[in-house]
Amino acid sequence: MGQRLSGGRSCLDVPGRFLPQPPPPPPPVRRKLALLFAMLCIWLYMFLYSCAGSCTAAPGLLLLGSGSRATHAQPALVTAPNETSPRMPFRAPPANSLAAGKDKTVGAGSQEEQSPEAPDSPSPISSFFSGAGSKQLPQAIIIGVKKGGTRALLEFLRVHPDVRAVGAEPHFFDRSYHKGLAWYR
Ligand SMILES: Nc1ncnc2c1ncn2[C@@H]1O[C@H](COP(=O)(O)OS(=O)(=O)O)[C@@H](OP(=O)(O)O)[C@H]1O
Repeated sequence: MGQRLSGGRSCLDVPGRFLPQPPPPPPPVRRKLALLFAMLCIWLYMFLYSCAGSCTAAPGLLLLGSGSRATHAQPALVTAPNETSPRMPFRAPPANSLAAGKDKTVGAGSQEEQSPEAPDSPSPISSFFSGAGSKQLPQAIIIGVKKGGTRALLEFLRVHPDVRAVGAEPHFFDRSYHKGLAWYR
């Protein structure tokens, strides 16, 4: 049967050299370059996407010169007791309570009264949200005992791109309450 098929030539039987040849497979180097380019595009897209989200949400972070992880540098600033930095001049206490501020706290400011007392120093939250119109009260507050794992909870929450957390524990309710909400913002 094979002989019959091969022996008889039909009108569709065209020699292989006249048929259009499929394009040769790309060499491995070109394939690798294409893969690299695709990965670069994906990486760039993800980077720009995450940067756009964090930068538009917290303009203050831009002033700090970094992205959403700028808060990690703040504990170093605040742990020095006599730090005279104009940004974070308050004393950093040992941790036992944390306040986590979320961005886009549009209605937060109207929920609590603002203290008539003028702030004697920039509050940690104000320093963190240094953008115009961003002096807002936090939407969430972490309260915990010493060694209760509050720092770990804060760091876990901070990973979320929509969460803006203070870098240091402000200790507003137990140590700086007398300074008023104007300091706290
Ligand atoms: N998920 C989980 N499970 C068990 N233990 C945990 C967890 N997260 C934090 N930790 C431990 O909590 C201790 C730190 O707590 P704090 O962040 O509250 O410390 S601090 O008071 O603010 O300094 C600290 O304990 P020590 O290492 O003994 O200091 C952490 O190891």
